[in-house]
Amino acid sequence: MADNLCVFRGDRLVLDGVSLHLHAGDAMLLTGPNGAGKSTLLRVLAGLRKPDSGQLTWNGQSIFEDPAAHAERVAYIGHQDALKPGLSVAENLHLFTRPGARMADALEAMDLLPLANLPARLLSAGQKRRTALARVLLAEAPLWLLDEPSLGLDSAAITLLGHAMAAHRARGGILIATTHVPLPLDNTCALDLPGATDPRPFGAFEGDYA
Ligand SMILES: Nc1ncnc2c1ncn2[C@@H]1O[C@H](COP(=O)(O)OP(=O)(O)OP(=O)(O)O)[C@@H](O)[C@H]1O
Repeated sequence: MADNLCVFRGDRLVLDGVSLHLHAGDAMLLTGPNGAGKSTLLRVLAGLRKPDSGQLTWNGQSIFEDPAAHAERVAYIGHQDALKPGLSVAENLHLFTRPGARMADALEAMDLLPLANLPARLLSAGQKRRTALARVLLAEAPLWLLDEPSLGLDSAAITLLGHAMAAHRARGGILIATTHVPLPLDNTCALDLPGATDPRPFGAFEGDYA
C-alpha cells in the first residue's frame, strides 16, 4: 500500500523510504520518539499531504488517481478532535453519518448516549475524544488512521476503543494507529520510526530575539 515514501517538512527529511503493506484485518502501530514523523505518515496515508516521492496504492491503484475515492475509504482522526463547539454531540456526529449508518450504535459504542444533546464546547477532553472516535465508527470506512486514539481516555473508554478496533478488524477493516502507550490490540505489526537529530545547529536559526 505504501512504497518508499519520502517526505520533507521544511528542509528536513522526516520520512525516508517508508514502506508498508497491510491486508484486511491487519493492525499496525506507528511508534517512535516525538517528531519522528508518525503524524506526518498518517496524514500522507490519509491523502491529506502528498509525499515528496514514493507510491501509495489501494488494491493496486494509486490513491492520487481518485482522491475522492480514497477520502471515502479513510476514517482519520488527528490530535485535534475537530468538533464544532456550538453543535451537540449528536449534531456533530450527524455531519459525518453515512446513509444507513446507525448513530445510536456509535453513541452507545463510545458510551455517549447520556451526552448526546450536550454542546461539544462543554465536553471534557476524553469526552471529545470519544465523540471523535464515534465519528470514525460512523464513517464505515475500511481504513482507520488514528493519531494517538487513546489520548485523554480513561480506562473504561480505552476498553470501549479496544472493542471498536477489534470489531473493525473482524469486519476486514485495516487499522493504523500512532501511539506512545500500549493499546488494547492483538496481533499487531509495528513500524518504529527512528526520528533524527535535527541537522540544523542552534546557531542556524537567525531570528531577531532582541
Ligand atoms: N509545518 C511544519 N513545517 C516544518 N516542519 C514541521 C511542520 N510540522 C511538523 N514539522 C516537523 O516534522 C517532524 C515530524 O512531525 P510529526 O508531527 O509527524 O511527528 P510525530 O512523530 O507525530 O511526533 P509526536 O510523537 O510528538 O506526535 C517534526 O520534526 C516537526 O518539527
